Amino acid sequence: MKLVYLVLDGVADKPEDGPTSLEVARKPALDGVASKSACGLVYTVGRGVAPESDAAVFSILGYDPHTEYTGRGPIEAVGAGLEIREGFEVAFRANFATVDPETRRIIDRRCGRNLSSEEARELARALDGVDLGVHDGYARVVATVGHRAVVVIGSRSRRLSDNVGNTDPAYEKRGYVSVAKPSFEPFVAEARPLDDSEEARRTADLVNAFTELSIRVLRGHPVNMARAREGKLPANAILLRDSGGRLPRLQRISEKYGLRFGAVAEMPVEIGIARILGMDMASVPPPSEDKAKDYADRLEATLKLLERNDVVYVHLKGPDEPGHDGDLKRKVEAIEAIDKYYLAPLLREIDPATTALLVTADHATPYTRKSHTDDPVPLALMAPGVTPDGVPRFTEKECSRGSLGVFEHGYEVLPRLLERLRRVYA
Ligand SMILES: O=C(O)[C@H](O)COP(=O)(O)O
Repeated sequence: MKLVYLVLDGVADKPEDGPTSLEVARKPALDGVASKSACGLVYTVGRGVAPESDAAVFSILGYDPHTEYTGRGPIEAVGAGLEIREGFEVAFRANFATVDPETRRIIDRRCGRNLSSEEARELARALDGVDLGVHDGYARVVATVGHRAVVVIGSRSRRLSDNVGNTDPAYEKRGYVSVAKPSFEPFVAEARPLDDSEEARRTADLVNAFTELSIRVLRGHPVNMARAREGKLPANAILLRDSGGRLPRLQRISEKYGLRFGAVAEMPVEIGIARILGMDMASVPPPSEDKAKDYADRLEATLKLLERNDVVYVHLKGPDEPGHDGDLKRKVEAIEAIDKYYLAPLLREIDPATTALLVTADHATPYTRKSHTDDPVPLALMAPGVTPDGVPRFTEKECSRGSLGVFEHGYEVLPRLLERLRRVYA
């Protein structure tokens, strides 16, 4: 048996808000798959949780993030090739952002979404290795894709704790599974210790020292001077979220299912997940403006991985960003590009008699809400021996009528469907 597990990042919307991107998009390949599939809906982490991609992806791969998880920070760190010194370092997911340096009001959490990875790398260099002036502390700063970065807060001699709150007000740290807030006060938050320990207090001090220092250093940086001349927002602050002090100790995915797993990963968080789960990973360059080339690369990587693996997990970032930006037109275009340049050619290449296809999302990013929500996402399984439900289109509403019903948790999906496929292929 072979399976391509295609995940469209944030593709789902909120049907009660009006037409969804999946309803508006012209996507013959995706709709064709739905019409030949058993369909359903999934709450990827659970009802009431508007998850970030990290916890959601672990969940839809079969790992309950509420049982063994250590937060997004360490995942992003491993995705960026960083190791954490357990007990003395805490990793965070970071955003270069635009703030008013006096009031700390956040003008844009992603500095206009036009910070290039090269610009971000230069800015990160100005802060990487910086001494924080208290608790023998320092920061390591590594830029990843666009405005995204990893910050590791460390102390040379004192123990730290990852039980500290975010400085990014858009997300709330709830244990290690962070949730997107539906609305928030747009000010850089002060990091707070989340327990009474000396370690947590010390770590919060270091995080707050880093916030101060980064605003001071980035303010007059030549990259920001050049951006100002081009009429762009400065990247003059770094927002931190999702602290974690070690990697989660998880069973490798091949052992969990007795199958070989490959992954096509574009972004550091998915690269990190693929590494932690021991997947055979093809890391492709981050998304660019050239969708035809991007998806041809991803297709080639998928087909190569399929030759030597049983399951290939393919995570495509496309629809998520326009969802965050509240841009229906671009979200629709992102779906249409995946349909045309990735899915249609994939369907021409794979043999439906031997290769199944499972399509879903890691979470909803409704363009009407500009953030992740807890809405369930559609799911379609096309495989020999699986009777199609006759669902005409891959949309939230149509898939809700499917025979797979509603999965209350993403981590139920793979065990159940792989078992079903095993019976078919036995
Ligand atoms: O694009 C990303 O990295 C995340 O999915 C969303 O994070 P953001 O809210 O910081 O953009």
